[in-house]
Amino acid sequence: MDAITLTRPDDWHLHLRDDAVLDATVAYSAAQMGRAIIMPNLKPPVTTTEQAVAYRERILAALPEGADFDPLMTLYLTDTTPSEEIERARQSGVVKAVKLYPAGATTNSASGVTDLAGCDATIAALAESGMPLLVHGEVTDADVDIFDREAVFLERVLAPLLKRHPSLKVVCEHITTAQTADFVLGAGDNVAATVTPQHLLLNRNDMLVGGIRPHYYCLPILKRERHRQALVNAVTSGSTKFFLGTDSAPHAQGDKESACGCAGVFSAPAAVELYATVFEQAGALDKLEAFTSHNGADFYGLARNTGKVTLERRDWQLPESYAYAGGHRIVPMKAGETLNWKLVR
Ligand SMILES: NC(=O)N[C@@H](CC(=O)O)C(=O)O
Ligand SMILES: [Zn+2]
Ligand SMILES: [Zn+2]
Repeated sequence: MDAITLTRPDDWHLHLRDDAVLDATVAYSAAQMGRAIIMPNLKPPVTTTEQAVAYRERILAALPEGADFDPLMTLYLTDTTPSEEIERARQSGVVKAVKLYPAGATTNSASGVTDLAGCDATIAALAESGMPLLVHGEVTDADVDIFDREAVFLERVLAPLLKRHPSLKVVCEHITTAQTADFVLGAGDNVAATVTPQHLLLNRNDMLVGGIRPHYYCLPILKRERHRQALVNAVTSGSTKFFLGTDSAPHAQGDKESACGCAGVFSAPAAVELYATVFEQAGALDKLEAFTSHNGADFYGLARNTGKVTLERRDWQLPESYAYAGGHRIVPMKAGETLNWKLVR
């Protein structure tokens, strides 16, 4: 097969940031994706519908001429998000989901939730609204090892949450373990997951053997090979519960290549190509389109895109980095490496 035509994909988990980084990165996603769920972990976070509407306007203003890209907005849940905010969000037509960051779990999560049980009224309103809760599923307890934080979250937080709110729609974001893949497969139709290119292509050896590679450092952290294989099995299984969510998360090169480097992998420039590589390696290119372009829209209750994109079998090299304002640079996933598929419109 030398070309694959796909329904235009969507990215169900994307960080665009703001200001110069937004200006520098939004075009890469707009070139590949019809829509994207935009993460609200700005400084300060997007906690109200009003802020989400304003952020969406900034994204639209940063798009290149002629781009056809619909940013779907999210609210950042805090300990004090009132349940009325959920109804405002739904009525806006612009906010499509609410995001749970356990406080301290990841980049810009300091204002996140400290005790989910305290949010029960707001979560009940969310379940009622039909909008999904998007979950960064890691506990933050100091005594839980970083490699176990996702698995422990399932037991301590997610399973009890779904017991209290059995109809709540939940997307387990950027899943990294066999345990979470199994949990999602075994749960009701209201529970789904996004999977990133890095967690499908890389294991923790790729990050740590022969030198530390800060551009592979993200949260949840890369796991051992058996978990990577479980994720590949899940996305190629034909289950409709798994869909594309890059978690593309740009940080300035200097903030990654640092004594205390930031978490996040910038995969937007080659997102669909990276996923195509995964599915081809697994002998499952026939399952790619449902993952990139059908399952997410169906789960969110949105129409699938009508446009098409084509992947051509063609070697091309990713740049070492991309320049943006003020002499800063952003290093993409697989910088300088050759990919075998290229997305053309
Ligand atoms: N995934 C990451 O490692 N980083 C994300 C935050 C997140 O999605 O957890 C970021 O905003 O940089
Ligand atoms: Zn996260
Ligand atoms: Zn993310």
